[in-house]
Amino acid sequence: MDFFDRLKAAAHDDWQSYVDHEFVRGMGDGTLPHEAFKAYLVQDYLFLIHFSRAWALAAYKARTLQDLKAAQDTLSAILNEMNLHLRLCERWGLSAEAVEAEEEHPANVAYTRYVLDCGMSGDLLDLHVALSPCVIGYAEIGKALAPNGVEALADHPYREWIGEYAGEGFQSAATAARATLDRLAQRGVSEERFTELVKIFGMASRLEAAFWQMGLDLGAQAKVA
Ligand SMILES: Cc1ncc(C[n+]2csc(CCO)c2C)c(N)n1
Repeated sequence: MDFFDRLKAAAHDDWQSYVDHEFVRGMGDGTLPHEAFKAYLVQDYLFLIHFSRAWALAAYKARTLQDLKAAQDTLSAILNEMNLHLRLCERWGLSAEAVEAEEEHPANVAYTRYVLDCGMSGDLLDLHVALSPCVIGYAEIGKALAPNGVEALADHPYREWIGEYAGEGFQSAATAARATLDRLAQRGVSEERFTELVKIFGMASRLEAAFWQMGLDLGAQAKVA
């Protein structure tokens, strides 16, 4: 059991509310309303900008070259992910200009600023724990939604999204994030400290779940409008 598995086991319900959210299940079986996916994509682009800042903060807080490099690698992975998002947005009829002109939803602000605050008020382990549901959860979701490989998804409406997160790049980013958590935790985690970290992990997982919910809610509003 690595450190991530210990966090996940201790915050099991919060984790499940995120990785098994109705939005995720809808993506998996293709029933997710397109409007919800589009609203999610727009907000996710804005999310990635502020999430990149949190990884830049992880670089700032690093005290070893290895931790610094881990932050740098993820920062460049996010910059690649942003290209994917703009490409996906365009395919769904959303121009880069339209996406960039959009305002952050409060659920989006809550999540990214919470993670940034964990890093600013805490140490590097607090920050990496707050960052971990994002990286590791999406890899887990991607894999779960493509149980028979990406080719088997054929003309699935969310094939591109699933394929990206099920792909090698994100799977190895998740493996690296787990290794970073283990490395930092080896420096010493008392029981009291573990309890604090579980709180951060649970909150970040719930904020991920709220992000999916935001997508569903915005999608439902767009349908009515
Ligand atoms: C709300 C939300 N949560 C997680 C991700 C996934 N993600 C964001 S940054 C990153 C790490 C390096 O690429 C990963 C996997 C997302 N896109 N949107």
